[in-house]
Amino acid sequence: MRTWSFAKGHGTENDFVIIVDRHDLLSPGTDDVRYLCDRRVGVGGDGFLRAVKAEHIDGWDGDPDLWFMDYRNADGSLAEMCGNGIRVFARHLADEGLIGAEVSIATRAGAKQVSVLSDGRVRVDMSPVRLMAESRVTHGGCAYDAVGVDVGNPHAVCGTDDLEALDLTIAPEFDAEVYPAGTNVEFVCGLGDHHVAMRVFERGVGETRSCGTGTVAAATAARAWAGERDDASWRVDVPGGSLEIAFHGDAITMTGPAVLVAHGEVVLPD
Ligand SMILES: N[C@H](CCC[C@H](N)C(=O)O)C(=O)O
Repeated sequence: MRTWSFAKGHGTENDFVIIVDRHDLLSPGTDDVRYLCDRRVGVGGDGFLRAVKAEHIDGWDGDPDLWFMDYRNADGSLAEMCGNGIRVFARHLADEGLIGAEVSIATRAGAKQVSVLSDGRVRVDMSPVRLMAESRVTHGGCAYDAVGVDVGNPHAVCGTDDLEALDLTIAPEFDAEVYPAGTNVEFVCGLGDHHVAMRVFERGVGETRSCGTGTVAAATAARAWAGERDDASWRVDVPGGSLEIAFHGDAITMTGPAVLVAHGEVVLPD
């Protein structure tokens, strides 16, 4: 058996198991991640965040002394970036005295500038974000025109006027030619001036209460649908809360809560 120290946290109720593995000694496998994220036999979470020094990450060619966010979905699959996760990741490292309030965090989508704010929120520069090909998504007998948004990880954003009617226990179907590695699918409806609501079916997880990269994708799509290019701040409501997405020139920041709820020891089967 192996015993690992962990923390548990969430950002707008998108929750994570966090392990600090500074010297890359733990080597969690897919089965380990699935076990840790299992809400009955393990700790429980939508995803797994491992903090390891970037020098240990093959292919990282940036500053080797940065903390690297090794993110895995609950099914054990890798993802390039996690918006709610990086806020919780930074909050935990700051609480542990391992980083300061302004820090660059390495991810599979590059280094991200993160500010741990004194009011408990965390701000992340999520750039670069780019529009991808449009495609069709089908779900519940309906077909949607989806805007593709690359936030480091892929998103297909669909417009709808009835979020509550969606049964997201059923996976939406997307165009595998546009998304050969799968995609997160967001359903977005307008609520007012620079204000949208969103539900999401996440790649590697299923429906979650929130998706940080998804809120960036949703605001980016809503801005494109509105034909806007000016700087502006958008509010994106998700079932687990709200996030602020601000467009300022080429920079796109996401600001929102990061809550640590538990620390402990977890025993993993061999
Ligand atoms: N499921 C996503 C990764 C987690 C994204 C989400 N939890 C976030 O906060 O951005 C993917 O496979 O691309």
